[in-house]
Amino acid sequence: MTFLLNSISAHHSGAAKSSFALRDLTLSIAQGEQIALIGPSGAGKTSLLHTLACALKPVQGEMQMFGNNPWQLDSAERHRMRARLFLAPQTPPLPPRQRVVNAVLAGALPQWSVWQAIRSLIKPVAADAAYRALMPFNLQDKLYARVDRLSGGERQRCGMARALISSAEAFLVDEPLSALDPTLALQTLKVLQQEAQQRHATLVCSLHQVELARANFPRIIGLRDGRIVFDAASADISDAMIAALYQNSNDDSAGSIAAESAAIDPMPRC
Ligand SMILES: Nc1ncnc2c1ncn2[C@@H]1O[C@H](COP(=O)(O)OP(=O)(O)OP(=O)(O)O)[C@@H](O)[C@H]1O
Repeated sequence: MTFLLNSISAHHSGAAKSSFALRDLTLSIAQGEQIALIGPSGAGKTSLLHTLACALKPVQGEMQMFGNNPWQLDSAERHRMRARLFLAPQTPPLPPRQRVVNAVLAGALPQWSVWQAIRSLIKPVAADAAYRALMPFNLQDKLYARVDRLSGGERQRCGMARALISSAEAFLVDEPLSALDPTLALQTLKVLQQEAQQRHATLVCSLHQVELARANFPRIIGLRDGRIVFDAASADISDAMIAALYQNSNDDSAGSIAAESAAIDPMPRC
């Protein structure tokens, strides 16, 4: 089992104590599972990914990751646990003047000694590995390009190449396809999914492309207002469930708009 959450509630440090980003959330995720998180903006998808990445500490509930409660470990042990996880934030934290090669190699930092990391900044120690990680995303020609010369979509795929170079046992990926066209989005998702499958890593991925999630993930968790609305096999999720998930309480038509836009989603089902 990768993750076990039991009645977890969490709020962000800047938020009011009564304003929970996650409320009473219970779920278990087996090693190697591939799960899509969907739900409207502000539903708590990022907060859940950050909780799983030990970046957001729950204020209530129990959690176990790889058999341990990360918040009962000392900070060195928790650091080692974090090295088993790869969190890809919505906007990849790529320093603008950095070369792509160094940005990608940063994915391997948790495995490296401090000396190796410093040496790599002067002359990349594993440029060939960075090249190989960029290849599935067709970005190998950008190996020595500066990050701020990449397009938004290229930057996003460069962030995904980091995942490939890491030795993570779980990929926690926040809207990795938001800057990609439909064809590239599907290709990028496939690369991530194949990599996760090959190394039997867990993949939890938040997505706004609902039809892409339904077509490509065996299990979907629908979040809204910090709660799980459904957690089901994608085959068991109906259009009505999707419409209800995205229903805007200020506008009764919003649910049908969500259902209609799902129906005309140009993304091909696999
Ligand atoms: N750093 C923060 N400080 C305070 N509140 C926050 C912070 N980050 C998120 N929140 C709040 O937590 C709730 C959940 O936000 P979260 O980012 O997890 O949602 P999301 O489903 O990922 O949204 P989106 O699809 O728009 O990215 C929201 O009400 C949001 O305003």
